[in-house]
Amino acid sequence: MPDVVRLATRASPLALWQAEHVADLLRAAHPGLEVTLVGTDTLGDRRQDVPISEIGGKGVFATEVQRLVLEDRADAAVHSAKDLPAVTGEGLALVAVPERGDPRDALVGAGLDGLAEGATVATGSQRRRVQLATLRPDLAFVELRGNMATRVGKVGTTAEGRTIDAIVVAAAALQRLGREEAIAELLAVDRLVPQVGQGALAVEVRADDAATAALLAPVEDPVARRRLDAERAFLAELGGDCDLPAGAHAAPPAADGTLAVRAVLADADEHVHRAEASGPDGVALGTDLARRLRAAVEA
Ligand SMILES: NCc1[nH]cc(CCC(=O)O)c1CC(=O)O
Repeated sequence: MPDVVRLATRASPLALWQAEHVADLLRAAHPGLEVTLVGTDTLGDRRQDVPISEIGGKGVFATEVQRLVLEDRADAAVHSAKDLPAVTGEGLALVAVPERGDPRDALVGAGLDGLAEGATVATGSQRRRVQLATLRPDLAFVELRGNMATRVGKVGTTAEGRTIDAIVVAAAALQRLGREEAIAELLAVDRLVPQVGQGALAVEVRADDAATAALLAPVEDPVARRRLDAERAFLAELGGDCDLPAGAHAAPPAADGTLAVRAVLADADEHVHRAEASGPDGVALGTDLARRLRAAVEA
């Protein structure tokens, strides 16, 4: 067994919290193990001025962290699961999904009932925008980028000539950063279907590194893994990454093991199509939901 594990992470405060969390889980599982962090400012972090879609999509957050592992400058990469493409890249293995955090989206600034007619909400996510528009067709939307602190700080400021009344971000991010008090409303997963993997972490190692994979085994939460696999099957079948106006969420399994998965996909006119399914095989459910929603969107 190795006596040191180097964890690769982005350098944002949220990413560092997540990497420290995995480091703590590893140290708890293996007393005496030395765990260090290797940080990188990814292109996605450096270019906060342009929409993510223009710099290569959500994958930009993950690629540079993965490279540290592939080049043996780190042993494992810690990611927000939702920043990963649906299919794990060549040379890497997704070996641990820790216990999941809150998958929900959160409004900061005002809750849905507190937003006046025609109020402005900032979000960089098409998934959030199209679903919020079905709940509140009167809202106006503006773009939102930047790390968590920057985003939360945009409430009350002006963008595109409008005052931002609220922003939408992942609840898990605010909770991890100790900013839970900023949450005005948590949006239930059936009203605003979360992004695939939201609130979950994912740890990758080199595909041939069985020793580090074995060290990470106790960090894995089988329930979180099962839910993530179902959601990722949806995204894999759609053939997209996090930029699609799509979301999928697998609820914690029922006592008999049945998994319930719900998903959304918007068409070119931003009409939101919804579907849900339940059964024993999460991957089959996710795949089936993607096929059904793609058929609905193309009809
Ligand atoms: N889009 C970037 C991103 N990637 C992961 C999180 C939050 C943490 C998580 O989902 O685990 C965020 C911020 C957000 O969506 O508001």
